[in-house]
Amino acid sequence: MATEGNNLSDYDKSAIPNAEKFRFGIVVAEWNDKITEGLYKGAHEALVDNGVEESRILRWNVPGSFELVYGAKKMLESYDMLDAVIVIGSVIKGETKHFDFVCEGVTQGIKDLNIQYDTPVIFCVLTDNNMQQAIDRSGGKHGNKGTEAAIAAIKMAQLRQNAGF
Ligand SMILES: Nc1c(NC[C@H](O)[C@H](O)[C@H](O)CO)[nH]c(=O)[nH]c1=O
Ligand SMILES: CC(=O)[C@@H](O)COP(=O)(O)O
Repeated sequence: MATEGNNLSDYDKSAIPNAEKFRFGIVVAEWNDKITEGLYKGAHEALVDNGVEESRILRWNVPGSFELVYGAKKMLESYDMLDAVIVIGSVIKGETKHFDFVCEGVTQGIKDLNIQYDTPVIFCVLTDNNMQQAIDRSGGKHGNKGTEAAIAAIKMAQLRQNAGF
């Protein structure tokens, strides 16, 4: 099922665990910052809407999406009380194959962190063919993937707690 026809910002608040007890980290890539700031806004607003206080949200910036892996790794090593980490990036296809390598690197790296660490790392990295697609998914006509990522982070934090971390 594609994003087309679905709104990334839609969620049923009654079906979301209360998140006030959780602590979240968010690592934000500075590349395409118009997009990544929109994604961060969506994620931050969704966390607060579900009971998370500002003081329980930690934000770090990294230069680009490829650095999200290292940034999330160092955040997990530095703060062992985080219940979930969200990584936010926007990769937009250019003239060369660099897009493919950045996307593959960050995808595999975040997957690896989810295996290596006990804290879930949520993948909020847009991989778009053009800027319009990125705009549409960071608060535009398709909603905000940052909102979707925040809801996933809350649900995974609750799953981790239920599993007895
Ligand atoms: N082209 C995009 C990049 N490229 C930069 C890399 O992410 C990385 O910072 C660089 O290769 C140095 O290691 N990053 C994005 O996030 N989005 C892009 O569209
Ligand atoms: C994802 C990228 O690194 C890409 O935007 C860089 O553009 P180009 O492939 O034209 O160098």
